[in-house]
Amino acid sequence: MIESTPGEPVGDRVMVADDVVKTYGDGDGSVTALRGVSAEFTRGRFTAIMGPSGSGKSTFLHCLAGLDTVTSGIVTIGGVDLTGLSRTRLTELRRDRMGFVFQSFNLLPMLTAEENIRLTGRLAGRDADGRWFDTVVDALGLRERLDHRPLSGGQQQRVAVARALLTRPEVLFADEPTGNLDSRSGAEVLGFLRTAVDSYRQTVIMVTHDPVAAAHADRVLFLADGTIADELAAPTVDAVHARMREMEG
Ligand SMILES: Nc1ncnc2c1ncn2[C@@H]1O[C@H](COP(=O)(O)OP(=O)(O)OP(=O)(O)O)[C@@H](O)[C@H]1O
Repeated sequence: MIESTPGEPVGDRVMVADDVVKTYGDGDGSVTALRGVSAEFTRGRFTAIMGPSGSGKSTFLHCLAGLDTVTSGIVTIGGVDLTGLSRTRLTELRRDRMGFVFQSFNLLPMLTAEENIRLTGRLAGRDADGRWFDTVVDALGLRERLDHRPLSGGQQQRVAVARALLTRPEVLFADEPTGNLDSRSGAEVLGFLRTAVDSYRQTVIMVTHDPVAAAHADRVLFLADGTIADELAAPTVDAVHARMREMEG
């Protein structure tokens, strides 16, 4: 279902981080947020990134998404190294190959739900084909809401997910996507991400504090003090809780 692009990755590896180090500032005041993090993300897999506050989760997500520069190491998407790109190329690459869903929705309130969903594609000069638009809108239950403007938090996040999926990104990044939602709306949004992975081989990388959210993923990477301390496949809520308790020691 996902368009192939020149420079496609070898095999199913969509995104690779190799020995990523990130240090903020220099001298006495410097903070090393990532101390050599390596990870691979394969097509059609849903990865959750967890860890204590300050362990480097957001920094890692931002380095993967090219929203932050790395101090050393390599990050590739579809075989293209992000770390050597100019700012313009990076912006294009993000627009063409990545989708984003954040805690704060990032919708434009003066636009209708449909206008918001179509916005990213239009900015990229690519309007989605009608069938894919219909598939995404129906999967997210937004058909009746396309002309609406004030939407509830759960509906806004569904619009944000639809907008991110509409461009068929190689990787969809989600940063605490359910952080501002009640548990029912949160479960719905996670269910849609899961469906996108299972039905359309969407690759999802999500930062979360919530073991219930993490249990929707195929695996959890646990960060501690800027390194990957552990990994859990086929996570359940109880297993994630147990692993977090062990890590907090
Ligand atoms: N822009 C920045 N400048 C300086 N230090 C930073 C910056 N961003 C993050 N840090 C530091 O890097 C470390 C990792 O932060 P990061 O936000 O990635 O952790 P996190 O695991 O996402 O935390 P939280 O769960 O609280 O969001 C922390 O010590 C933080 O203070």
